[in-house]
Amino acid sequence: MDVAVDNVTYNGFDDMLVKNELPSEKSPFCSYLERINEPGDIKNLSFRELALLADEIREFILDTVSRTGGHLASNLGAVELTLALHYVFDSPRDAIIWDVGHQCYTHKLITGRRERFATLRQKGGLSGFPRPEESPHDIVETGHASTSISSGLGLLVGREILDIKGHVIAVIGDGALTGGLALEALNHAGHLKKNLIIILNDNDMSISPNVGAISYYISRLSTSSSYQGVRDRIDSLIKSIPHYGDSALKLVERFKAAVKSVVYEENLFSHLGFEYVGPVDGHDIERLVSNFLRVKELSKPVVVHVKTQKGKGYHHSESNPTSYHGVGPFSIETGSSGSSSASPSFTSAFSASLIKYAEVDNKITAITAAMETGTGLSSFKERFPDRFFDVGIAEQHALTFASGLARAGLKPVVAIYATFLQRALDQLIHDIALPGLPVVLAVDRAGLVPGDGDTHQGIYDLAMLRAVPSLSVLMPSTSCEMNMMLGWALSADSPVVIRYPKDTCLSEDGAFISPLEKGRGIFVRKTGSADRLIIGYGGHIRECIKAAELAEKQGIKCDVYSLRFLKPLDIDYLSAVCKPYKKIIIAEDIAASGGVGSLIKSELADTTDAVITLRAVSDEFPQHATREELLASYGLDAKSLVKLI
Ligand SMILES: Cc1ncc(C[n+]2csc(CCOP(=O)(O)OP(=O)(O)O)c2C)c(N)n1
Ligand SMILES: CC(=O)[C@@H](O)[C@H](O)COP(=O)(O)O
Ligand SMILES: [Mg+2]
Repeated sequence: MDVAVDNVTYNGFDDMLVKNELPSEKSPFCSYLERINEPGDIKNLSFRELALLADEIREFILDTVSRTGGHLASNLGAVELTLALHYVFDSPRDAIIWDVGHQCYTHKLITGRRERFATLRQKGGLSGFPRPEESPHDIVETGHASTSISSGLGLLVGREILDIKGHVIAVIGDGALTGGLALEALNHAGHLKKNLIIILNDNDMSISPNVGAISYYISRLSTSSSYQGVRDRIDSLIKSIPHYGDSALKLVERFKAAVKSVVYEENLFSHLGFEYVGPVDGHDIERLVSNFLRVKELSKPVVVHVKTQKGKGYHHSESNPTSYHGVGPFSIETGSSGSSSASPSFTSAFSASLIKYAEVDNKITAITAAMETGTGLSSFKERFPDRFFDVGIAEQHALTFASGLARAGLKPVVAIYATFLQRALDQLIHDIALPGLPVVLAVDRAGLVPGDGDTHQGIYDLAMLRAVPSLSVLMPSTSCEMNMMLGWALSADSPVVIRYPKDTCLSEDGAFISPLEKGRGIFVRKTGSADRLIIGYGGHIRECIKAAELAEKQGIKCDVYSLRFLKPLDIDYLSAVCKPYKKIIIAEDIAASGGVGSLIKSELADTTDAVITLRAVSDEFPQHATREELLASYGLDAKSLVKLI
């Protein structure tokens, strides 16, 4: 999309901001945003004032996110769309449901949360996603994609049965629309014929460029920009035909239908029973408003196709929306975060190892469900484009597709976040584990996840993985272990899961290099005379080692054992390992009821007299905070663990 760049100085970010093509009327003494405390406050503004408000909001979001981190590009693209929705509809009586919810910052700013916005994604502060606990305007808590049409349709039908008035509007991106759940919901909504209002926010992007036949179809719809204009003219022409009596009316109706079918380009949405409106310029508030006013009066389901630009208004995010989809703190001027770490992240260790194996084995294929960059698969894609598959936001399909590849004789590796794997449990059991297919799952963001909050925690997958027969589940602590485990997984003849957190690898250390033995772990700290032992695993073993070191400074010796395998577990071997110890602490960065700690504790009860303490994430949904803060809140950081020692 072409965007005009002007040189107007704008509160210090002059050449950073790409502004609306309006003469700036903003006086230094007058901020529109400061006067908006609830959505009703925007209803008296003129379209020109709304456009200026949009500029202020962009500046505000950019400034805040540069300090807090967050989902920048999607939010910059949805400013005018959000203002137009709140201008036309009466939230919360009219329910606006945000798919994924990562584009809700403007909504938060104009629904009374401007003053707390600096706390975005910080511990105790505002969530980056809609949260009904924060505001009555946040109807549904979201974070995972493709849910808005289903939850909106349910809400609409439920309200109708209970005779509760109000419109329901589902705002869904072109990426989220590729999810199977959204397509199931469209199927049902078209059938029910209720006035669900679906706003398709089409920026031609998922996190990476959107992929797939549906995405291609939607882009083709966008190019028929004269479509809406032609429709409008035909509609008024038909309306002008006079009616003469009942039989004449029927004739006119048939004539109208015939004219429509000849002149209107029918499309997928209209065939499914939706009124299709669009494409509408998603940065033109006046056009958005006039279209929203129209669809408000309809009595059938409607899709309003809105074209927006992801990252709009900031040079860096406009030219590279993928990198600015989700960001940590960064410099507005340079666009760079400047942060780097000596140790590689688990994601990059996985990515590097996978490429090494794929170089010598052309059966290795990599699959992602719209998380190419986050899972570290971009370099694999560059290197082996024919062996890389981005299937869209389609976790279920990703796993069953992988099962097909494995059945054909390939070695598929599905890289997926722990939280999104929740979607694909049945595919894992029914399509992969049951037939015993050698698919490797690289499960990233496993354990406590910073920033995103309760919707994205990777602490539930292990409970389901442990229940699946024939599956092996491993967790590396270093990049060397990652490499070893991936090699082991790729040569296995059954499914293997390798889990790892959003964290850096532990630095390489001789303790971690001994070869893998199925079901068994290793000592990563052994003093020879300790009577205390910590059992841990994965990246979290760092805290266990630190705790043991702190204890030693206080004169208490403590060994540390890393399980490596969470399934299968060689319990006899582990019992022998534990025998010499009087006090054993099991620490795991996972929901307590889903971890391996409780199993180990009960198994060891018969073979050791040691006092065994289990520390894991208690039975609640962990909120947004840094990973360090989260570990500390659940007593899983070194300082808390040393107290147990
Ligand atoms: C089930 C699920 N899979 C993956 C994601 C990660 N994810 C978050 S936003 C996003 C892209 C969504 O694209 P779109 O809906 O078009 O919104 P945009 O970012 O373009 O505004 C993805 C893949 C998710 N939140 N939920
Ligand atoms: C909204 C969403 O689901 C993703 O954008 C997620 O926030 C990505 O997380 P990472 O930043 O850890 O890749
Ligand atoms: Mg999109």
